[in-house]
Amino acid sequence: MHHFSNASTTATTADFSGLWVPLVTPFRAGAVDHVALAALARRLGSTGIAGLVVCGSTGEAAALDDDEKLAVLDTVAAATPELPRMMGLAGEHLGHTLSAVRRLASRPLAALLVPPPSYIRPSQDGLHTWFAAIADASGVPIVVYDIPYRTGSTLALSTMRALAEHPRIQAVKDCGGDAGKTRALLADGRLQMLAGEDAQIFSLLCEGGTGAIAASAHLHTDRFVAMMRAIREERLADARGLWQALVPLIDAMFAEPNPAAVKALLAHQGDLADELRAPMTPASAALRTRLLAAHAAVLSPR
Ligand SMILES: O=C(O)C1=N[C@H](C(=O)O)C[C@H](O)C1
Repeated sequence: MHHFSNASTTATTADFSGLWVPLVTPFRAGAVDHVALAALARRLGSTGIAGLVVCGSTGEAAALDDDEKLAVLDTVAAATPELPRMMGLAGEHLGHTLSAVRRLASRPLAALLVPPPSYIRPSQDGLHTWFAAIADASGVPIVVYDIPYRTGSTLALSTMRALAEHPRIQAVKDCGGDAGKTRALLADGRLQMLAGEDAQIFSLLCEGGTGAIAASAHLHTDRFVAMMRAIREERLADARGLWQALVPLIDAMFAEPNPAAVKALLAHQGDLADELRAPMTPASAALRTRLLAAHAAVLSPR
């Protein structure tokens, strides 16, 4: 594994604390619905969130072509120019992925959200090379998207520690499923830890995590923001009350592949059409019933 001593790898440390919402990409009749996207970005932007993630897994980025991804980013930037944006950058071909980094250089971004390449399962050295090459090419910080159950690759703790030496690799969206690794990285302190599993937001923040990237926070966004603020201000009883009411909704949100549930609820409140791109499918009728009950229960708990 190489070490980063090169002058071209200097960078200032960004602050990723707070709630980031990974935007769904609305579709209508097969095309990106930019009107709904802009309205959704504006609504979320007024809730006290830290920023928006564009073209993450929730944004069905795998079903968008390169031009569509840039158009989605530009619509969000025009709708909420003051709000920080992180751009998802998934790929399997290093050359194409580096081209995408260069294409994005003209767009103001808070960070690139980068998972390991999917399907090919490289060695730890290979994973290190992947992130180092992207971080070297990028002008903005990198948030490592650690999600082995989607990518097929597990980033070892030693690899994460080596990546933390790169000045532009500054945070982790933690879906790693390894509490020991998470705690070791929290103790290490060089990488800001963001909860990437919505059900783990409360515990990660209490253990020293910085923030969260949470698809379920498309709904009841202000409650997520208030809960996270209460933890930060060490008002634990308040935080628990806000959190516990959200848990059944969060569980329902991931009962079928994301973002089906998010889109079903947003469609129910008129924000967008309930459309996903193949191979993703809309929520089942049974899940819709469960979602509506969980959504209503947050508003009027028993
Ligand atoms: O798009 C994201 O970023 C998120 N993706 C996760 C997933 O679908 O695996 C869920 C998380 O809430 C945000």
